[in-house]
This record gives sequence, C-alpha cells and structure tokens, in this order.
Amino acid sequence: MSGYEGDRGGSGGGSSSGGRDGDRGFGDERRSSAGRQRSASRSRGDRSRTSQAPSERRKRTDPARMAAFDVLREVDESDAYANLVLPPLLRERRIRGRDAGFATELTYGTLRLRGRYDAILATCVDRPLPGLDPALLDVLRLGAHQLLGMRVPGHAAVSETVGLARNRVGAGPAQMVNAVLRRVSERPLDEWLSILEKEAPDTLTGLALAESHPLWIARALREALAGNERGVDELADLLAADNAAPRVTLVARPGLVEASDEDAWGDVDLVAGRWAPTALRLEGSDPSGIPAIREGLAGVQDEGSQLVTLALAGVPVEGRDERWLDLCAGPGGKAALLGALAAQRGAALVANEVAPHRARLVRGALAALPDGAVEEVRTGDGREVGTEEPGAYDRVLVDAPCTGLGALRRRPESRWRRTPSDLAALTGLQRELLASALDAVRPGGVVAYVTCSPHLAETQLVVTDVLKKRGDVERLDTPAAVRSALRPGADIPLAERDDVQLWPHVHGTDAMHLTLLRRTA
Ligand SMILES: C[S@@+](CC[C@H](N)C(=O)[O-])C[C@H]1O[C@@H](n2cnc3c(N)ncnc32)[C@H](O)[C@@H]1O
Repeated sequence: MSGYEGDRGGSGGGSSSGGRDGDRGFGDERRSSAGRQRSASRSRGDRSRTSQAPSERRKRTDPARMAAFDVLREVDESDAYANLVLPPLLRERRIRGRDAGFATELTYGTLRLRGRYDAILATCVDRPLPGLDPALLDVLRLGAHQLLGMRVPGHAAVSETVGLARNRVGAGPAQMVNAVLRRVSERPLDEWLSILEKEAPDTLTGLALAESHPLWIARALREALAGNERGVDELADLLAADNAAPRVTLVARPGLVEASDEDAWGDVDLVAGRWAPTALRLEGSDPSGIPAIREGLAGVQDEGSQLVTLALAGVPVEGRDERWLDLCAGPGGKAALLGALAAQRGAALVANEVAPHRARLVRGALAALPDGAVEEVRTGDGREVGTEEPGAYDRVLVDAPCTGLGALRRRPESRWRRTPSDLAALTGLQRELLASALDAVRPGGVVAYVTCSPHLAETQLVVTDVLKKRGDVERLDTPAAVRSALRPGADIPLAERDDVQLWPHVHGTDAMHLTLLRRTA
C-alpha cells in the first residue's frame, strides 16, 4: 500500500540532488570538507588524543557512516523503511547537526541511486554483484555515493569506507573495498554515466541505469507521459526529479491556523506554496518543533495532495452538501484537510480505513478539527460501503492504495521493492473501491478518484473500465476544478484532458492523478 505521507516521515528526508554533477560537500568545524568527522578534541587543539595507540586510532570508524550502513542493512534484511529507522537511530547514538545531515544524505542518496551505483560497481568488481555478501555490497554502494554523489574527496571517501568495511564486514573484504573504490574514483560521474548509456542495449535501459530506476518503472513512466499528452523526451527530467529529495511542504488547515499566525509556526522560515492556497514551504527540513504541527492545526503534506483535496471540496454539487466520505483515509493527511474544509461549510466527514492501526492514525490526524466536523472514523472495507450505504454521501474521496510510483522521491527504497506483479492485485482493488464510491455517492454528488501513481493501469484504465460498466456517471472537467482551487494568481500547466496528472519535474509535486466524476440521476 502506498500514497501516505504522515506516517513515513513526509519529506523522505535527505538532500540528495542525485544530479549528474554530484552534490554539495559537507563541511563545518566538526565534519571537514572531506566529509570526515574530526574529533572534538582535535578541533580544539587538544593533544591528549595522541596517547591513543595508533592501531586503535586507525580502527575508529565515523559514526555517521556506521549509522548509514546500519540503516541500509535494516532496510535490506527487515524490509524496514529508512525514514522510520534513521531518525531514532541518530537520536539514540547522539549524532547531531552536520553529522546527522551527512548520515541522512549518505543513507537516502545511496538508497535512491543504488541502481546507478550497482551498474558502475559491476564494471569494477570481477564477479557478479548478486554473488557478493549483501553487507559488503552496501559498503561499496556507500563508498560510491560519497565519491560520485556527495563530493567527498576521493582519499577520504575510500579510506573511511575501507575503515567501515573493516569494522562491519571484516579485514579481507576491506581490501577488496579499497581496490574497487579506487577504480570507481578514477572517473567523474559524468564519464561513468556516458559509459553506462553507451554500453546499454537501448536508450531506455541506459537512462534507467543512469537515473537509477528499475527498467519496468522507467518504461511505465514513459508510457504515462505519452498517455497524458506529454513528450516522452521528458522522461530524463522526470527520473532525475525522482532522485531529488522534495522540499518539506506543510498544509495550514483552513479555519484551524493562518499562515500569518507567527506564534503557531515558531522559529522557522516559511514561504507560500506554488499552487495550493493552504501550502507553505519550509526552508529547512525539520518540521517537528513547529507548534501548529504538534497541535494538529497543520501537517506535512505534498502540495499535489492538497490540490486534489481542495479540488474535490470546491467542485459544485447541486442540492444537499452535508456528508462527505474519505473511503481510504489512513493515515489521514487528506482526511484532515477535507474535514477542515467540511467544517467551514457546515458538512461532516466520515473517514473509513481498512487497517485498524491506520484508522488509529486517522483519529489522531483529525483530533484538532472542530466539534461536528467528523461524524465518524471507521475501520472497514471500503469495497462494502457502496452496498451498505447506497447514495448516502455528497462527496467521496477514493485515494486508492497504489504502487506509489508518483512518490518515489519521498521513499528512497520503494522503487526497489515494488514489482510489476503488485499491479494486478492493486488495480483489481482500485476498480472495486471506485465502483463502491460511485454507489455510495448520491445522484448529483461527486467522486474524486486519486492515486499517487501516474501508471496508466492504475489511473486512466481503472476509470475507463469502471465507467464502461455503468451509465450513471459523467466525467467532470477536472482541470477546471483544479484551477479553481489554486492560490490567486497561480497559473498551472495542465494537459487538455478531462483528468489531471501532476508531475514532479513539471509541478514540483508528487505525480498525483485526479479524475472527478459526477453520479447522474
Ligand atoms: C493511498 S493511502 C490513503 C492516504 C490518505 N488518503 C492520506 O492522505 O493520508 C490508501 C489507504 O487505503 C487503505 N486501504 C487499502 N485497502 C482498503 C480497503 N479495501 N478499504 C479501505 N481502505 C483500504 C490502505 O490501508 C491505505 O491506508
């Protein structure tokens, strides 16, 4: 399941641009521009450290690199989510400030760009990568990211990573790490990427390797661009956008908090979002100390998610407009915005979610809404709501479980976890949920079908298939509804279609899909 922001750390963290010309260096008084941690005593000029035996000194391994390695192993061995594992680990080991930034960039950047680095490493290792000890392979990937993605000077990247290998994998593998990373360091990133593209069997494979996407995902994204009236030559930009950590975007829930309320936002720098009137962009990456977030008046939410929710709430319905339903609400990001909007309009929200632990998250997300805004938070199968409560709602949101291919930038490891076989199960469920939502809405009411995937099988094909079977639904002008939801003066580029597909490389949002439908009499 995917598509949620609140419970996976929203921003996805990290600052990797994944760009072809590498990234910024890391330097301050404790972490040198070599990305190497200086001990506090040394930076103070304290000579007592020299009393340590030289062999012990050599074995000291940088805590930031060890933390990155340990998270990579958790991700591999326990299917963990890096952005759930890393922050507590940094806290537990008291890794802070620049060191925490370095560990974060190293972890998330290595995970995102794993495909690129594996293709490069494969040319430097004399046996197939899948035969290597997975821990050793992770060390090599971490070294490759320091060399090619973080501008850590070669000698520091190699020697620190060899130290990490010695500490975590063993002395023998450490020698191999030394030899392999020296070969990696012989060329700059651009040269490596040209080699990958030149030696690939076709252009798409070359691009997928260079921009670190599984081939099936690169192919699906290319088809999605074409199916949404965009040029397939945009694929390189789209894949590159997936490799850049998104800026943290907040939602100021209407009626609960104003952007101008200084006390609510504390000491952080905020700028207005690009599209949604509710969106604020955080200049920095840690929203946890913001009072409005702690109190549930605001949240971390991609601007695309805000825009599709605002579009559903704003599209006109004739007659009664009192009961709104979020059919797949967990963890509750869109439900909280929808509930705030419902409260302003005298309507009430029912939030449904099949997974009990996610229904609990929805309750938490809705806790700050005014009395009367929420009729109920339920745990139940959304596929049954249409038969259990036919025609009972005026507006229904189906934010369907999906592959999440539109939010790859947010979840560093997800592209390597998804497989094409996930699609079959998801698209069946998506059809059933949309059909149920159309039964649950009254004639004249509206349904928003939303995914955070642009995959055509999860978006256009689901809608077309479901509508083929019924004569009581009309497609609405979704671009017009999205335009009406924009902040004043914003002018959003949208394809000439009756649905809307947003794109990271065009709109700076997740690749959200929205189709608005009206149930006819
Ligand atoms: C894309 S997420 C929804 C994200 C949510 N709208 C938000 O903004 O926070 C999809 C949700 O659908 C839930 N889900 C999956 N199958 C479902 C079903 N049959 N009925 C209801 N919810 C379901 C998943 O557990 C997941 O929480």
